[in-house]
Amino acid sequence: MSASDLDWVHIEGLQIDTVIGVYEWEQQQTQRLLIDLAMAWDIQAAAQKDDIEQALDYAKVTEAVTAWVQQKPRQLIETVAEGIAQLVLQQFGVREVEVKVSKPGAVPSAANVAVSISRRQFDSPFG
Ligand SMILES: Nc1nc2c(c(=O)[nH]1)N=C([C@H](O)[C@@H](O)CO)CN2
Repeated sequence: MSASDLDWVHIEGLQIDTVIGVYEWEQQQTQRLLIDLAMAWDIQAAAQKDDIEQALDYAKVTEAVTAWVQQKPRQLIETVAEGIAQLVLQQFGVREVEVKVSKPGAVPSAANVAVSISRRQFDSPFG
């Protein structure tokens, strides 16, 4: 299947409150992150059988991503984006994932700041 043939399952605007930031004061409180995910998944079997077991269950992905993000304090939204991508690829067998992590409160003069990444099975952050 080529990239243009892929189906996608989306989770958009997922709100997660967690300890995130490089400054000391940011390690003393939670801040809100917004997560957007697009996950490549062939939806035909699920659609034909109308069967959740064949589907990529976005509720289960949401639960796992939220638990991972809140597991411990982190400094960079880059770390959060990479961790979510690897979780989705490895735990759910997704072949390709796009992750955007927004930290809308971080820069008062900006509407939003974010990082976005695209990862596939067998991509590694360590090369
Ligand atoms: N590329 C990044 N730049 C910055 C980050 C980050 O996570 N990635 N974080 C900060 C601070 O934590 C900031 O959010 C505090 O307002 C600064 N730059």
